[in-house]
Amino acid sequence: MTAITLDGVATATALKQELRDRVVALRAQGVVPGLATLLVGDDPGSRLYVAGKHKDCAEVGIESLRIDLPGSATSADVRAAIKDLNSSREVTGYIIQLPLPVGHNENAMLELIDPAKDADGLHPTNLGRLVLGIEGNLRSPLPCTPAGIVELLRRYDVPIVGQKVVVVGRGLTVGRPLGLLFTRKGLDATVTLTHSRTVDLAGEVRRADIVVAAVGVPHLIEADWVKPGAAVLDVGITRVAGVDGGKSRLLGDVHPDVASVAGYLSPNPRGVGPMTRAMLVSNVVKAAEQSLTA
Ligand SMILES: Nc1nc(=O)c2c([nH]1)NC[C@@H]1CN(c3ccc(C(=O)N[C@@H](CCC(=O)O)C(=O)O)cc3)C=[N+]21
Repeated sequence: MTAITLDGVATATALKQELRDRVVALRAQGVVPGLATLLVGDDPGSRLYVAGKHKDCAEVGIESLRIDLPGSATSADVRAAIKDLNSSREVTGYIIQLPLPVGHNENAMLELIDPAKDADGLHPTNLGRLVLGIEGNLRSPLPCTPAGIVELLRRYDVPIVGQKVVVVGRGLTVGRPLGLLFTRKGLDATVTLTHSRTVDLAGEVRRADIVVAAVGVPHLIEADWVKPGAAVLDVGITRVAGVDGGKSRLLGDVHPDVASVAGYLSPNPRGVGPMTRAMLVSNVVKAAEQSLTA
């Protein structure tokens, strides 16, 4: 048996097509969504991700603005850029590309984002609303990778309600908010959030109907850790430099042999990454739609 591929490229393309129609409707009402990215330093991976985000915006028909600060930028420089983005009329949503170079306090910077313009859903107010949303109906942008994972599972009709989900990794952008999302009413999964101090990680993963690996340890999840038929989502990425200046390679957190055991497998690349980008655009479009009814 070989796993059904959870194709992030095809699914993100379908999603972006739907978003494009909604942007046409918004423009007809005089609303032009605009996304900005704030990038500090010249990490090649980060530059690539930011470039991808601008390409997505162009595809969907939304304006985008790119602010790049040099690696030598001080925290005061970053704060000033955030202040400008908060007050810019053209920018309806923006993200601070993470990680920031060492020396910057990421959480302090995230707190300075206007929550109404927080396209990543990482401002404390929006993370708080993610928690409050379990009982209430508070609308807030959801963190893009968790939202993309749930959307991918839904579009392939992978059952979530009542299922055992094991999330490997408790980082701010994936693991921690994903656990909150999966336990919300409507999704109703039973979540185990594991991390580097978890005892018997293999045993935890073996119980899971859905495994999400988001740690950045190449090929951590082995085939004999996976329950036959389980859905496995490979999120972590490790960039390995090419030999003799050759092309760099991307390694996911999931061993390739898992494909012969799992029922569903999101590859990496071409799985959750493109979904993350599509959900970012979705957050910007949603925020613009809400500005009409607010
Ligand atoms: N404020 C902030 N928000 C983020 O959402 C955020 C961030 N910072 N920092 C870094 C991580 C990582 N991330 C990815 C997005 C798309 C791909 C993606 O599209 N990857 C392609 C491959 C691209 C390649 O070849 O490198 C794929 O999976 O097919 C990957 C990773 C968003 N992040």
